[in-house]
Amino acid sequence: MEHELTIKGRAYVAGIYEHPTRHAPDKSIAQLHAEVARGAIEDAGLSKNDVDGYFLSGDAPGGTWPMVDYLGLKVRHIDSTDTGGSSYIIQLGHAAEAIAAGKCSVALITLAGKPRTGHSPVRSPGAEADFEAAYGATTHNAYGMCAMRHMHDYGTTAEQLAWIKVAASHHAQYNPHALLKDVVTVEDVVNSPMISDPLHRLDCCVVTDGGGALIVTSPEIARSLKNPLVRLIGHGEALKGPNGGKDFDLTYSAGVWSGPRAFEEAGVTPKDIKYASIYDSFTITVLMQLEDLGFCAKGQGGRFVADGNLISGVGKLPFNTDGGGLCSNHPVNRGGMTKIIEAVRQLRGEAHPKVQVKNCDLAIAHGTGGLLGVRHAASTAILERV
Ligand SMILES: CC(=O)CC(=O)SCCNC(=O)CCNC(=O)[C@H](O)C(C)(C)COP(=O)(O)OP(=O)(O)OC[C@H]1O[C@@H](n2cnc3c(N)ncnc32)[C@H](O)[C@@H]1OP(=O)(O)O
Repeated sequence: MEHELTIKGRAYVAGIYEHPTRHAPDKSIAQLHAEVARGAIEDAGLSKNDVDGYFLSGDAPGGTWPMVDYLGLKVRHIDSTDTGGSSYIIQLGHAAEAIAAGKCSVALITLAGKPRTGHSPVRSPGAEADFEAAYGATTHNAYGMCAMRHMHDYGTTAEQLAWIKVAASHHAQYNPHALLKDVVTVEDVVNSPMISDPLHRLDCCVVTDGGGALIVTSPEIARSLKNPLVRLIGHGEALKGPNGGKDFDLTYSAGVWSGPRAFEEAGVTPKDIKYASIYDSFTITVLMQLEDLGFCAKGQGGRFVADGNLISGVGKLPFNTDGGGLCSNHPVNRGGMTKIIEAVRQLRGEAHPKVQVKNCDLAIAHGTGGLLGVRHAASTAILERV
């Protein structure tokens, strides 16, 4: 595929910041946005006045313009794309495109939410939301259906899914900010209360307050700053819908399209990837996306994730070394932000020493938003240490 307007190497992630809080009853969502913005700008070694592009998903009071005012930014480009869990991986690509097209040169991207102590519903946005609200969170049910179908079609087991939480918990024990720090076993997962058959409580992500932010900038500006150089070399986004009722195959996600596009643009394959940040709203989310991205064949995800294959230093594909959404942090249903942050930490060599991948020069950050298998958007980013 020819990419006339490639973003390959045209944007660098120069600043990252993850809010340490998981419980912020006394802060507003706007305040959390401001705190993570300050953190990422400082990490980059820039000042607020350098920011000329602002990217935000649907998680701020009043939307993007009021946040521009609240943060005191003077920007010439904004983007408010909201696709749930994949929003911030899509935003990373959009920031790179805007920088490549000269629409801005220093993009600030912020995420903040308070689903734990405030009002940020844990369910997908969409036309059905008002009808579902009366029953509480229904997101779990859609993911449960995907897991059930995967088990039916491919023989995937609850124990195999559990290995994904086990791996995340191994990593979370080293993260001082993780909500859950206890290492769990396969038995712990499969014996935890059933939430949406076949998903147990421990197959689910945590509910936390918090946020994160990125500074994305041009190669020239990134090279003038102090941080190790990390650049975006491939990006893909794709949508999957029920297609007028004709496509209800729940066993694959739009990652089957976003992944190959990103790999092709980057000129690398799944075998080259040293570290993977994979969106982990539920264990089944990880398993299906690993298949869709080509880390293993469709239907083989259960075997691939078993026996610690996702644990750093143990298996072949270290994933979510911060503990991910399954154990550490899942502020609002837009966890793609923390996926990018941990991938950049790995590429900079700044992950916790117990989970840092040796010679980590190529990483993937991938997410889906909406209802996995049903109606959702996927996005894939391939990042490289220069
Ligand atoms: C929509 C998109 O675009 C994509 C998405 O992001 S979809 C994902 C959106 N997010 C979610 O759906 C959130 C999923 N998680 C949950 O809803 C809840 O955590 C849950 C239903 C799994 C558990 O809630 P609960 O049963 O009310 O548990 P709660 O009363 O809070 O805690 C009870 C115990 O379980 C533990 N616990 C809670 N959630 C846990 C989890 N996810 N994993 C492990 N342990 C958990 C608590 O620490 C607590 O332990 P102790 O008794 O030792 O203190």
